[in-house]
Amino acid sequence: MKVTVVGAGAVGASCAEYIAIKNFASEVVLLDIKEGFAEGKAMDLMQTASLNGFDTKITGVTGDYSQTAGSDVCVITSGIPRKPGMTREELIGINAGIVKNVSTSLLEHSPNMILIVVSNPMDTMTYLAHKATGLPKNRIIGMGGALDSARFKYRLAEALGAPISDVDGMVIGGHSDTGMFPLTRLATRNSVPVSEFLSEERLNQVKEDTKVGGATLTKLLGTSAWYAPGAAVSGMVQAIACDTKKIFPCSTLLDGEYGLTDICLGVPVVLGKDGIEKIVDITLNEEEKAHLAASAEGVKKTNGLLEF
Ligand SMILES: NC(=O)C1=CN([C@@H]2O[C@H](COP(=O)(O)OP(=O)(O)OC[C@H]3O[C@@H](n4cnc5c(N)ncnc54)[C@H](O)[C@@H]3O)[C@@H](O)[C@H]2O)C=CC1
Ligand SMILES: O=C([O-])CC(=O)C(=O)O
Repeated sequence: MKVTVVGAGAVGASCAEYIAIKNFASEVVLLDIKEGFAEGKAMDLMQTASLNGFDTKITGVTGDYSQTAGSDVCVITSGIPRKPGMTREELIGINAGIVKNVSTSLLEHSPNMILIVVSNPMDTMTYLAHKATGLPKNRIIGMGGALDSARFKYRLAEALGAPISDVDGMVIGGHSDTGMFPLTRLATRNSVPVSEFLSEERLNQVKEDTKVGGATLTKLLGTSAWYAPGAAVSGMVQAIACDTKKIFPCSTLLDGEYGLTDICLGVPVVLGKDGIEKIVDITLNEEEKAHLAASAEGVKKTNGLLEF
């Protein structure tokens, strides 16, 4: 399994690190436009191999897509991150051009790739990658829901006073401060609905804290997060590499599922060797349907800013 990660910045390097530590890929290529940067990150990471016990070979290249040839999975993390006070949507002006060029360059050398889009605004960048590459919809996957769900579980565990491993929950909808929708109704602590333990008010607080998870970290760090984003991507790449058929909420091109078409939005999907092997169309209540529809409206508005 050969994996290419474009963008050797905070998120890209974290992706490469977690993929290597999990030891399921033979090769990871890091590519960046900043001269020598990816080479440096790759060398630093390779010098952790004997310490962390992995055999994955990590190489770094500056802009040379021929080195990415034959990749099974490619991840796009190139682009600018937001600063405190900004929304993800404000990044579209710079990131759209980068994602368009990077996705077509990757396709030229890896025609069979499964593409994971991370750059923000992620749902719109995933839609753009579809338009730019024409790849079948199972082979373009946006990463957002896996991260948002991890943050939801963190907040749930905090509220419950429980270990995170005892908690399950999922976030669907657009990967934005207002668009994402933590499914509190379906969240559980060891199979017991969390509403058995938490008041409606506390659950609403969990939901709100989850939605601003990225903004909270951006305010603390001065730039956006990277550890949990990198871990979320590595989990998705592992599900594809190892054909696990695990369910992750991912941004995917919808064609009637959830009553939506011509939009990439976060919904549960089964990930395996073919990428998105199934979109899981779960039954939502009226309130949840209304949230998802509003979230879709927001993403469509951002998609309207794209130039093809
Ligand atoms: N979908 C998600 O859940 C998340 C998305 N993000 C997004 O990921 C992106 C990257 O974030 P960070 O790694 O923190 O930023 P960063 O600034 O640390 O790294 C970005 C890297 O991309 C490189 N780059 C820029 N243009 C390029 C090009 N055309 N080709 C190759 N490399 C290029 C830069 O040189 C830089 O090294 C941002 O857009 C951020 O908003 C970040 C966290 C989570
Ligand atoms: O908050 C950001 O801008 C980066 C991101 O998407 C996240 O960490 O969820």
